[in-house]
Amino acid sequence: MVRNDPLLVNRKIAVLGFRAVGKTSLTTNFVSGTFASGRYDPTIENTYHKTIRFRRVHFATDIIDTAGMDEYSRLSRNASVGVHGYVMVYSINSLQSFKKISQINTTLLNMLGDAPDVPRILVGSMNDLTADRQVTSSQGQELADSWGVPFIECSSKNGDNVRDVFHSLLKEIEKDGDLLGYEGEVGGCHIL
Ligand SMILES: Nc1nc2c(ncn2[C@@H]2O[C@H](COP(=O)(O)OP(=O)(O)OP(=O)(O)O)[C@@H](O)[C@H]2O)c(=O)[nH]1
Repeated sequence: MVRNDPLLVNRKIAVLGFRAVGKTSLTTNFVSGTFASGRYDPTIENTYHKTIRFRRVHFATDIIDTAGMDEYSRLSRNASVGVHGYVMVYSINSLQSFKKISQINTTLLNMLGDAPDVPRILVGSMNDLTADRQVTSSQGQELADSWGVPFIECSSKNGDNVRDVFHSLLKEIEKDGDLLGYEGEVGGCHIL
């Protein structure tokens, strides 16, 4: 008999980056499709939930939206224990945030005991602000290549590539397993 029950898998993702790079906006746009224009409340830490379906596999995902970091910050226990993958965010209109994400990546890898294979994605946020751009796409791509991770530019304001950020990270998380191998490509995924 062929079973058609969905396979439920829990995954935990943390969103890291310097202050005000759009971590909360990216997370809430993905989870609820909203964008609070002009509002900026520094985050302490929040957890969001979203189920993402790749055919028969349902990923019940916890997304930890962390406080803005610099190279001296420590990750909270919740943002470091049991995390399957990290969204590493800078904003394309802030060279400072781009430099900080490199340092935050080093801090993260040191904290995890030099685990260069921890699943990550590098994200250049706010790509609707092209007139204020301070970091080129090539610079972002080069940094991601040096880490060996995917790179995406997105905008939480207009929704560009927001889903792709989380789908690509899930794909990274699963790339050495066989969950998605027989379930198909990221293109076949649905948000519940
Ligand atoms: N134009 C534009 N503005 C954005 C975008 N994403 C976020 N913002 C704005 O940038 C500011 C900071 O966004 P947040 O999402 O609060 O940034 P954060 O990284 O969570 O901030 P911290 O919690 O302090 O680290 C807010 O005023 C947002 O409205 C975007 O894609 N485009």
